[in-house]
Parts: sequence; C-alpha cells; structure tokens
Amino acid sequence: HKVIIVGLDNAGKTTILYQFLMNEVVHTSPTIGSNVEEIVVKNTHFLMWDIGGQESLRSSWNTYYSNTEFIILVVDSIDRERLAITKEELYRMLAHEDLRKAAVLIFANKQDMKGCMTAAEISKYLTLSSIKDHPWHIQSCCALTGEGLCQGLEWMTSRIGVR
Ligand SMILES: Nc1nc2c(ncn2[C@@H]2O[C@H](COP(=O)(O)OP(=O)(O)OP(=O)(O)O)[C@@H](O)[C@H]2O)c(=O)[nH]1
Ligand SMILES: [Mg+2]
Repeated sequence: HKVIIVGLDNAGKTTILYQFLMNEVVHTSPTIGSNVEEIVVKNTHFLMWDIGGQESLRSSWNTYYSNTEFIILVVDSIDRERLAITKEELYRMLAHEDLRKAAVLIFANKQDMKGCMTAAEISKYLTLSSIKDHPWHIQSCCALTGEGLCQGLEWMTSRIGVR
C-alpha cells in the first residue's frame, strides 16, 4: 500500500518515518527529494514516501501522487503562522485527480511543545469536517517519544479493505 508523507518543512515527517521503522529518534536534516521505507504493521505492508517539505520542493509533490492510497499530512502543532499554508496545500492535494481515492491521516505533531495547538484546534482551522470526498482522521502525536504514532497506523490498517 503506497503512502506519501507530506507537510511543511520542519514538521517532523522524517522523524516520524524513522520512528515507524526503528522505534528510534534519528538525527535529521532537511529532506531534499525523498526517503522511502517499507513499514510492516500486522502483516500489512506500507511503502512510505517521506517527501521534502521546503517551499521550493512542494511543487514536485505531485510527481509522487500516482497510486497513493494514504496521505499522511504532518502538522507542526506549534507553528501557528504557517497553518494557513498547510491548509492550502491540503486542499490542493485533495483536488488532485491522482489522489481522488486516497485517505488522509493528519498527525498533529510536536504535542510535547508548550503552547502548541491541540488536534481539535487544528481540525477546526483546517475545516476537516467539511471533507466529504476523502476518508480522514486526525491524531495528535509526538515523534520524539512515539506517542500517538501507533494509533495513526491502526487507523490506516483499519481502512484497508473498507472500500
Ligand atoms: N519537540 C519536538 N520536536 C520534533 C518532533 N518531531 C520532530 N521534531 C524535530 O523537528 C525538526 C524537524 O524534523 P524533521 O523530521 O527533519 O522534519 P521534516 O518534516 O522531515 O522536514 P523537511 O525534510 O525539511 O520537510 C527536528 O529537529 C526534529 O527533531 C516532536 O514531536 N517534538
Ligand atoms: Mg524530512
């Protein structure tokens, strides 16, 4: 099952990918291009593409879209200023023909940071309840401790075979 991990730079995408793979926090530097790893959850194989989120790289996200079953959108919950940009990117993706059948998991990451937005606040800001044409789920998490990551994966596995 093909998965793309998207979100703005510094959101924690690469940190999450390697938590999935190794249950460890790896030292990351900004991703140029992408990382790809196979993650197996309860006999379900996910091929996860972690894509660089810097502004100059976002225009090439669409080259990863074909055959994507799941979008993991990672949000930096402390980065209030740029949530509007995340919202734009989210709706641009949802309108894309190649992602018509994709389900969306939103990770409200960095929940360890003081003063961060809750998943409910992010959900409201992104007007997730208005999304009717894609299955979606929001999960709060902390990539440094791994908290919340398993619940996100469980939602993904629970979606498989639903359609
Ligand atoms: N406090 C805190 N820091 C985090 C968390 N997750 C990631 N980080 C840190 O955020 C920084 C960016 O993480 P990356 O995983 O490299 O971010 P990215 O989304 O892959 O960024 P790009 O590759 O540039 O798109 C790193 O210093 C991480 O250690 C978290 O849950 N809490
Ligand atoms: Mg990265």
